[in-house]
Amino acid sequence: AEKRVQELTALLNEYGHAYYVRDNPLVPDSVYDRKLQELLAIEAEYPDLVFPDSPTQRVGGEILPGFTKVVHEFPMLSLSNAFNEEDIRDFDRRVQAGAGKDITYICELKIDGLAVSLKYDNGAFSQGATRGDGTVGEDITSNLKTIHAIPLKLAEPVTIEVRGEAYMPKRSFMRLNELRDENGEEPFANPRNAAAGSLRQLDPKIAASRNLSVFIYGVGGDGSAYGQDSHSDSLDYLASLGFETNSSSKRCKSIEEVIDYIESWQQRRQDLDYEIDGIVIKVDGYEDQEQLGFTAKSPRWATAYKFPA
Ligand SMILES: COc1nc2nc(N)nc(N)c2nc1C
Repeated sequence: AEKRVQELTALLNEYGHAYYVRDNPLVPDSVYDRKLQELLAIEAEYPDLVFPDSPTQRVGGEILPGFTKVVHEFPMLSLSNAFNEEDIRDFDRRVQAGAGKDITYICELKIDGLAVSLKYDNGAFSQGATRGDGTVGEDITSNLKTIHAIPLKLAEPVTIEVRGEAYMPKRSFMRLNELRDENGEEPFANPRNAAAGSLRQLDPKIAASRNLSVFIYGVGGDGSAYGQDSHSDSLDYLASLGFETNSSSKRCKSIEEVIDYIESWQQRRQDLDYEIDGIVIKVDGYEDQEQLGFTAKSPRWATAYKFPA
């Protein structure tokens, strides 16, 4: 039975990733469902054959009585904002004053979703939480387990905490609101509210039905603790562990390049399958980040340019 469990787990994880994360099904739904039912039956008969990365966890477990609190070991900070080109140039001047002239920036799309923190112990997903007030969030592990873009087991058995943005793709948002309209329910105002509303449900089967996804954008705490010396290297490392990172992130050698990147995405963002509300600009090198440090609530080495509403 254990051999069959491992075969089914490998197959279903591969099918699930292709279908839910790459939007590129390898087999018809009926094949996926039949194999999932077979695995569920074996797990019901042999409970000690339920492993941390079993695809049956994507279905959603028991309804929770409430959410427990999680104190973030590394506070989930907020970003300072920039609203126009002058603000961006001011940011660049402050960065150069604090860390010198040869700075490399990295620009990332700012996903309009819900910030989450994910903990892994020896490679197994162990806890997921909302940002909350930055210090204390809510444990939404059972809801996050239903998100196929969140690996249940990493490619390496590392103990790590990562940060990212959970979101609802635009197509899923449209479909969900059509469904709610048919059922005479209030539509969600935007994908961000829909994602937040889905992850605040006590019944994980609801989150499982909402086709949520996630982009991971950093390591909690000291990013250099895993051997990288820049944020862009960390993103490559996180992708190698099995996390979904955003392919549009770009290193920029000057603030001019940053401004070009922002202008290009101002136009192109409606072509994306998810909503973004701005661009995050970060100093890439960890030594430069170290030199710049933090204010009480935000890194001095990052800022968020917000698109005009
Ligand atoms: C370094 O801190 C951060 N980095 C971020 N990066 C991206 N891409 N998106 C965010 N929302 C974000 N938020 C914070 C607090």
